[in-house]
Amino acid sequence: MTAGPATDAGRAPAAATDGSPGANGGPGPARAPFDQARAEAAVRELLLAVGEDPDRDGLLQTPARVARAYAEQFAGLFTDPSEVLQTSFDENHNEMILMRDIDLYSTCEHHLVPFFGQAHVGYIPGPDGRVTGLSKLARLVDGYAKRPQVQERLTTQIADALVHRLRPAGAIVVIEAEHLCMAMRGIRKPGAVTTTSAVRGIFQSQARTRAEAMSLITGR
Ligand SMILES: Nc1nc2c(ncn2[C@@H]2O[C@H](COP(=O)(O)OP(=O)(O)OP(=O)(O)O)[C@@H](O)[C@H]2O)c(=O)[nH]1
Ligand SMILES: [Zn+2]
Repeated sequence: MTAGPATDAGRAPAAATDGSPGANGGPGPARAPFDQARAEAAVRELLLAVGEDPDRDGLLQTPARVARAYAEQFAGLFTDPSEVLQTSFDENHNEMILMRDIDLYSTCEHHLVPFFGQAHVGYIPGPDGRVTGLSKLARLVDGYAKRPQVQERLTTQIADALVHRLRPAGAIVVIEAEHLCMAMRGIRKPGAVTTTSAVRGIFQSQARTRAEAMSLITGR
């Protein structure tokens, strides 16, 4: 097992009291755990605010359902997703490892509607040749996606977690996503795909290595 510093690449776990960065990067106090009753009351209030009748048959269970859904969608607020990378193996592998097309569902923090798409995550192990379990790359993406997010920060947090935990020679994260806040409302541009990337280490310093990763990601 390899254990990097207990950094959450942008956010401390809920119970942190050490003055480390708070929710999603900003400084802040330790936060309370998910409050189901409060979330239910808020959803009921929201239904009233939009002119609905929360006491009609079809909506009776809605506040409880939405609260449970939010607990799931925002479960990553109460964990340090980078901890999954503590599972690592001494494979003495020094070539690129890239996982492509990891399905991604997250929640836009501006409108609280989904954005979704694919994440591509790669790294080149450091001199110690340690690699992590393949599923852990997908778990890492999931953990950070389960927070109110913007795509840029999600991308950065995944890359920084790889750097902190694995000490790789390089890391690359590319996310392609569609934002429902741009499709179902507002500017209404369904199908518009936003691509964000974060490159660290050798992927930043060597254009050829970065190009190789990008060609694997795009399949060209
Ligand atoms: N950079 C970035 N912007 C995002 C992301 N998700 C949503 N947004 C944008 O956040 C912006 C919020 O803009 P505001 O003007 O405050 O909100 P709004 O009036 O609802 O804006 P419109 O969506 O243009 O109607 C919008 O331009 C969204 O497209 C993201 O992941 N990254
Ligand atoms: Zn949005």
